[in-house]
Amino acid sequence: MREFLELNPPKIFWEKIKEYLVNKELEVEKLNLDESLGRIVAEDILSPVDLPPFTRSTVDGYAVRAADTAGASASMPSFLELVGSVVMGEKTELEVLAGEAAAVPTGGMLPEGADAVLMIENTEKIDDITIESSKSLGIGENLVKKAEDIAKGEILFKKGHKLMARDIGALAGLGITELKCFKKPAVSVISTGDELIPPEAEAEAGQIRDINSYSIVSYLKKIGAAPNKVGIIEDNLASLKNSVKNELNQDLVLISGGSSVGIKDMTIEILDSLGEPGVLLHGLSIKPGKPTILAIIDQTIVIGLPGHPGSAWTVTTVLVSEIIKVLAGEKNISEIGLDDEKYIIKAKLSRAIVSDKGREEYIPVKITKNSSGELLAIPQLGKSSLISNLVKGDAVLKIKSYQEGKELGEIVDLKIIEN
Ligand SMILES: Nc1nc2c(c(=O)[nH]1)N[C@H]1C(S)=C(S)[C@@H](COP(=O)(O)OP(=O)(O)OC[C@H]3O[C@@H](n4cnc5c(N)ncnc54)[C@H](O)[C@@H]3O)O[C@H]1N2
Ligand code: MOO
Repeated sequence: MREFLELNPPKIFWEKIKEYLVNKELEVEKLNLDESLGRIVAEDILSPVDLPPFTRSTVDGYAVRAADTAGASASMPSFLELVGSVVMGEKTELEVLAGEAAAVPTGGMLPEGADAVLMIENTEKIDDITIESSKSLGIGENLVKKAEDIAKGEILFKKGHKLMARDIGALAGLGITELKCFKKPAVSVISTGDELIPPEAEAEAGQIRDINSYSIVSYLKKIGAAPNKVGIIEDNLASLKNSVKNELNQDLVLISGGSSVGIKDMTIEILDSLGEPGVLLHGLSIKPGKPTILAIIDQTIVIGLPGHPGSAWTVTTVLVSEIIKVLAGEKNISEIGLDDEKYIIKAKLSRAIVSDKGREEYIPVKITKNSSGELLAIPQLGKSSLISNLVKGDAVLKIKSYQEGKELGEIVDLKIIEN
């Protein structure tokens, strides 16, 4: 029997999407620091100040000149004259000259003239104005120099950087409270299928609760998109056309289901009728994900996801995620579709896998440890219509289209999808 679809290699998908993305202008918005976790910066961020703004002690002790402690030990201490105390959080006017010391708390400002700090436990107080040092210090010991952390004018984050929790702390430390970030890509998710019901509904015979709207919308949120769950739309031309049309103000529209034989002609007809250039591709040589549709309607990308939950998930995590990263300003167009080495871990396969040549295959994999402490990859083999395989999998194994499978015990690269 003939294949009902022409299966295009993912390379063709990337070429077509890149042609569109290259002309896409990304919008920018100003955000408060508190709202910027996980957001992508839209310009290089340079430090406006030095951090720390003054040289400060990292211990409780005495600010000294290191040379005055040269050769000091418990049996041969050196003596220093106490000239005062640094007050925490205040500028000090003290100056430490040769043979002198000033008490300083952890984080306190180093007085002029001092170039090291003696820890309190390496000293003995002889009287009110004399201490002895039992330690020989090097210049710079127990202090952080002005601008040592981040210098004024230093590029802290490059355009396209995703802000992590630790980054928010660094920005706060520099007094940056507002920053320009790319707007989150707006993505609508439509589920089609007359058998579908919302999760809260009682299922009658033949009905299935909508999984894809929920798995996909949640994943989109996680990767930095602004998803809009449209819900379940009936499998008829007027409803679907109307529903897609309503979402054409979005950057991306995902339609789950109705991409295969059954009603595919209707989906294609709708997408071709709503604007130019319409459907660019139908059918991909990936497993699962064969009946994927790619369309551009004026300024909006529309992707038809196969209805099986495993297939919709694979197409979203493998292909859609890359588009989102470009639309979010996180990834350059030239890097789209290339494997990101940063999130790959290696593990030993617990069993052999056979794969069809000519289709890139994506298999969920559970990661555990074997008795020797090695990471073990347990493939969750099964049908793409099952959600449980995805639930059990921690990562995904990709089998390239020219490979016929993997061997038992082979060390494979795994990509962590959600962490
Ligand atoms: N004769 C052939 N039939 C099919 C082929 C084929 O090559 N020849 N390909 C199969 C493959 S592969 C896939 S994938 C599916 C794709 O079908 P559709 O994209 O048209 O999806 P539906 O038919 O609407 O649904 C498939 C399946 O998934 C369930 N589904 C759909 N949406 C959801 C949802 N939101 N939540 C949970 N489950 C959902 C739906 O009830 C169906 O059981 O076609 C094969 N057929
Ligand atoms: O391609 Mo279907 O998407 O294998 O399950």
